[in-house]
Amino acid sequence: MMAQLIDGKQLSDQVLQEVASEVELLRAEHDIVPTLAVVLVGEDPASQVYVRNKVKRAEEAGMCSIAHRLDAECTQDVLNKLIDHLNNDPKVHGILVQLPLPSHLNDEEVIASIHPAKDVDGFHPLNVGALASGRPSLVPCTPQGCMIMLSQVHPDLSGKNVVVVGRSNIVGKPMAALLLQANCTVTIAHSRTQNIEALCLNADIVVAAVGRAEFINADWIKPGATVIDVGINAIDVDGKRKLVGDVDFESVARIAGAITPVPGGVGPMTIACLLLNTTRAAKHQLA
Ligand SMILES: Nc1nc(=O)c2c([nH]1)NC[C@@H]1CN(c3ccc(C(=O)N[C@@H](CCC(=O)O)C(=O)O)cc3)C=[N+]21
Ligand SMILES: [Mg+2]
Repeated sequence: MMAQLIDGKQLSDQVLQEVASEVELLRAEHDIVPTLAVVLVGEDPASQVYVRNKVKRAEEAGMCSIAHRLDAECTQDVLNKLIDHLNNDPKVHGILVQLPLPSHLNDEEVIASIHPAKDVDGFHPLNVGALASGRPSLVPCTPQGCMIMLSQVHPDLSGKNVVVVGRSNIVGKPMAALLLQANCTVTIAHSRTQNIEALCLNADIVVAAVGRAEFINADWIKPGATVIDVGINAIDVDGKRKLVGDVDFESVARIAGAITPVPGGVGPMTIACLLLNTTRAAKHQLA
């Protein structure tokens, strides 16, 4: 028996269709086009792919996406001025600063300088606090996409034992907050966790967000469990670049009840949720 595949490409198409009809409404009734500003500092090739995909999907949904490219050596002051300008531009509804920034720039300071109402990543302290205290507003895109994927398999998540592997601010922590909000029993596991394998083996759902290629294998997974793979790792196979997740798909798909693939899983859902957030932000900014 092979696990059910949770198809992120197909599901993201569905989400984007809903986004497209919201966009059409905003255009017809309010004469606005939801607009996302993406700020890219430097030339990271993985980021370029992400930016290209975002622009393409935004166009498909009838939205506007504008990339602002700064060179890798730009000063904090130059970046602050750009964000200031975007914060005050009424035509811009969402701002995303691609992370991580070059090491001489301060990620935290930059995130805090984005207007919370335009913070479509949901990383601003105000939006983080809102989620943590159970009043989610703009919610981080990757965890939001994971929740949509989970709802396909588990219409009711109440009481499920979930292990989130990874404690980053962009995935692990907000993921745990959303699962708690959905009445799951949540464990966050990380590099210092003891008996991590046994913990996962007890879980109805495992969310893998550690950034280590094929880290989680079939020995960690309870038969029939749902596995969400957030990892996108480029590895070298016979001299060719290949994308793999944090989960050893090959072995885990034989044990799990449902699993997300890489590529074509969480990645496309992240982009769909980014455009969903941008459209929501535009709606909230209506005068
Ligand atoms: N402020 C900020 N917000 C982010 O959300 C953010 C970021 N910075 N920095 C970089 C990471 C990475 N990330 C991806 C999202 C989708 C795919 C994606 O769609 N991947 C495709 C494959 C892409 C390929 O072929 O290389 C897939 O998984 O099927 C990848 C990577 C968002 N990030
Ligand atoms: Mg970690």
